[in-house]
Amino acid sequence: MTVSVHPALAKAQSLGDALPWLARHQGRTVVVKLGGHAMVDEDLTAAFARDVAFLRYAGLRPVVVHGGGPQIDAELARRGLEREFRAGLRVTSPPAMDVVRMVLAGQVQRELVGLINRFGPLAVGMTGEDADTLTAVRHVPWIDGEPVDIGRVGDIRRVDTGALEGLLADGRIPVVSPLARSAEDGLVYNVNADTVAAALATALRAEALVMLTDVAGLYAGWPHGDEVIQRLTAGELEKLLPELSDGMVPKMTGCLEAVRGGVGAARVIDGRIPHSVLLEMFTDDGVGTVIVPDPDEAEVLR
Ligand SMILES: Nc1ncnc2c1ncn2[C@@H]1O[C@H](COP(=O)(O)OP(=O)(O)O)[C@@H](O)[C@H]1O
Ligand SMILES: CC(=O)N[C@@H](CCC(=O)OP(=O)(O)O)C(=O)O
Repeated sequence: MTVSVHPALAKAQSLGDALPWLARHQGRTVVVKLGGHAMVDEDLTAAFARDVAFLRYAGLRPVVVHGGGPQIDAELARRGLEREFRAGLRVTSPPAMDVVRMVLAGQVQRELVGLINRFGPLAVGMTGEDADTLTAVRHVPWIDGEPVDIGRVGDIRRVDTGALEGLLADGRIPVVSPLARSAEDGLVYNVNADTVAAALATALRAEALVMLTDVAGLYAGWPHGDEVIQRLTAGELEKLLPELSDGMVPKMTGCLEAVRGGVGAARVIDGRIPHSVLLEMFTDDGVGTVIVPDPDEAEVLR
C-alpha cells in the first residue's frame, strides 16, 4: 500500500519544528529595530510588518523601533538642505530637526503602523516624546580628541517605560520613532534609532534586541573583508569598538550596552532577506551577528 503525502505536510512540519522556540519566547519582550535602509523596498517592509504581527500572535511582546536615515536624506535634498554625518550621527541643525521629526513621526512611523494593522488593531505609533518615554541630553561627540557640536542630537538620559508597558499589557505593538525631549532646554532632539532600540530593550529587560539592517551582519576587516562575524561576547565587542566606523558605531555600541544592561542577546541581521526576523526567532538558521553577555555575566543573569 502506498501512503500519499499530503501536499501541506511540509507546512505542518515547519509549524511543529517551531514549538520549542514558541515555548521559550512565550510572554517575552523583544525589541526589533528596522533600519531605514531595510525599508527602502516596499515588499520587504510589508513582510517585516507581517512578521511582527506574527510574533505578537505567537505570544511574544514585540516593540518596534524604526529608523529612517535614507528617507530623511531624501526630504533634506528636496528642500535643498545639507546632509552631514559625524561618527555615524546626523549633524542636526534646527531646520534639519524639523525635517527629521516630520519624516520619522509623520511618514515612516505612520507607514509601519498601517502595514502592521492590516493584521489586526495592534500597532500604536509614538515617539520618545510621548509620555516622556525618552528624556535626552545633548550629545557632544569627541572626534580626533576634540568635542564637536553636531546640533540637536541627543543621548538618552532617562527612559520611562510606563506608556510602553501599558500598551504591551493591552496586547498592542508600540512602534517608536527615535525622538526625545530634552530635560535641559525642553527642545526635541534627534536620537539614533539603534541607540533608542538598545535603551528600550535594556529598560524593558527584553529577552532580545534584534536589529535589521542592509548588510549580512558585522563584517571583520570592513570594507575589504567578506567574513561576517557570527558571535561575539560583550568583552570581545568592547575591544573591537574603536575599529568600527559609520553606522556600525551606534549599532554596536547599542548592542554592547544592551547585553551589559541585562538583555539576553543582541543580534544584527540582514533585513534584505525576507522574514529574517522569523528565521532568527524560530529556527536554528538565524543569520547575522549575535552579541552575548560575557560568560560570568550570563551566570549572574541565569
Ligand atoms: N564592519 C562593518 N560591517 C558591516 N557594515 C559596516 C561595517 N562598518 C560600517 N558598516 C556600514 O554600516 C551600515 C549599516 O549601518 P546604517 O547605515 O546606520 O544602517 P541602518 O539604516 O540599518 O541603521 C552598512 O550598510 C555599512 O555601510
Ligand atoms: C542622530 C541620528 O543620526 N539620527 C538618525 C535617526 C534615524 C535613524 O537612526 O535611521 P537609521 O536607523 O535608518 O540609520 C538620523 O537622523 O538619520
